[in-house]
Amino acid sequence: MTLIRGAVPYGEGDPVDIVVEDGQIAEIATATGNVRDRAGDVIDAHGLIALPGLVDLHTHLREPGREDTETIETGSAAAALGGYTAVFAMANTDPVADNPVVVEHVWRRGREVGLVDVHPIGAVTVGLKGERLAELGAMARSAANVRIFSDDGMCVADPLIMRRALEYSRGLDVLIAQHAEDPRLTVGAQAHEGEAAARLGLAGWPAAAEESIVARDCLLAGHFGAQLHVCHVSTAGTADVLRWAKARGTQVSAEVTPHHLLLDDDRLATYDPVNKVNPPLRTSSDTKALRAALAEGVIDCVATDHAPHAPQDKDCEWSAARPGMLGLQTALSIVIQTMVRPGLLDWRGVARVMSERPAEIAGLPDQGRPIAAGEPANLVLVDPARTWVVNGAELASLAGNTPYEGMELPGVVHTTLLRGRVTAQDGRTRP
Ligand SMILES: NC(=O)N[C@@H](CC(=O)O)C(=O)O
Ligand SMILES: [Zn+2]
Ligand SMILES: [Zn+2]
Repeated sequence: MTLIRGAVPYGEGDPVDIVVEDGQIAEIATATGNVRDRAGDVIDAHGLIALPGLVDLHTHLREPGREDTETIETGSAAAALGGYTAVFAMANTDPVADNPVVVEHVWRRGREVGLVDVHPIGAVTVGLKGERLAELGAMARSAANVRIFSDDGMCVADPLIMRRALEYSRGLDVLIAQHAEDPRLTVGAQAHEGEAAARLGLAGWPAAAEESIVARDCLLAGHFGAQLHVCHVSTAGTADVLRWAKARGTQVSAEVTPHHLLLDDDRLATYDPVNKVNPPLRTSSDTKALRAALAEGVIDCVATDHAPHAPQDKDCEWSAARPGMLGLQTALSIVIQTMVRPGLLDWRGVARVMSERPAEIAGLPDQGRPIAAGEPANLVLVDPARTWVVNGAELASLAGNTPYEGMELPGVVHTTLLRGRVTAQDGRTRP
């Protein structure tokens, strides 16, 4: 048994005692102190907010193939320390997760590590090449029980392939997640096509390359009766397209990354490739529009797009650097900074966009559940009063490419529990 004493669920109302037994919430006692200490752990949670464990629909764990930058073990540690109890691992590994063997490896390794539920995402097309559909059914039926398919890193650009993928997904009851980037509009692109890139002489990645694919895919999903998920929405225009599509009943969901909520292309001036990411950092009016769209529900959730890279692939000249940023350990703090502090979301809203909606979108029955008796004890305890300073070298990831280096951020993850077991506490994992 574990007793969580004095936490405030969703930051609302009076502190409660949460009794955890056999992986579940056994009891919630409203008058704290009434539950007697029994055998087991007691977590002093006075001053802490309890939220359902966070769920990340978009993580790059780099195993197999780039275990020098992240492994399922180190990525799971970063996730648990960041308050996550489930993550979805993207398919752009080497070999690509486009078959049952690779997705089953990721699934099994995640279980062995045991810090967070690791759900592999399968590739939509063989080798992420965009030419032939991968064996979606075989991956869905494998032990890994793949629920989400994505060619992330690459766009499923061919409209006929995308149509077929959506049609199959409907039959298999799985979700296609699109990295929306028209490749013909982003040949050689290095940064958001706008004033900052023009001044610095960086080839532009226009907003239209994202928005045109999102509009197309919303139409395909609508016409063929399928469900679509849009990865890392980065522009105000994409939010407008989503608002329109949702208003006409399209089954579309969307995510925004913490970095697109906080950072903009003012950052390019240093030419520091830590700021290089795909889709690129946009303008400050985009970040404003994305925050509003997330608050409004037009964008459903926050996903990290945690993308570790080795120093030799990142600490080099801008054009040679790989795009991507770490995100798992900083996501909650960035959401507090960009959404909670300005009053755009309350803690209930944080639970919605970082846990409940992602769990619903992915169809996870045991994550993103209410904090109530009889529910699985997947929880995160957050200290809203404390701040911390980001130090890339101290993060659990093998890579250190955080764009938040040296920044003081609000909100500290105190404890993460996965099915009642403490996976992270006071900045350390508990395997
Ligand atoms: N986001 C990125 O900039 N990079 C991702 C790929 C992706 O999410 O498109 C990666 O795998 O490194
Ligand atoms: Zn992507
Ligand atoms: Zn990604």
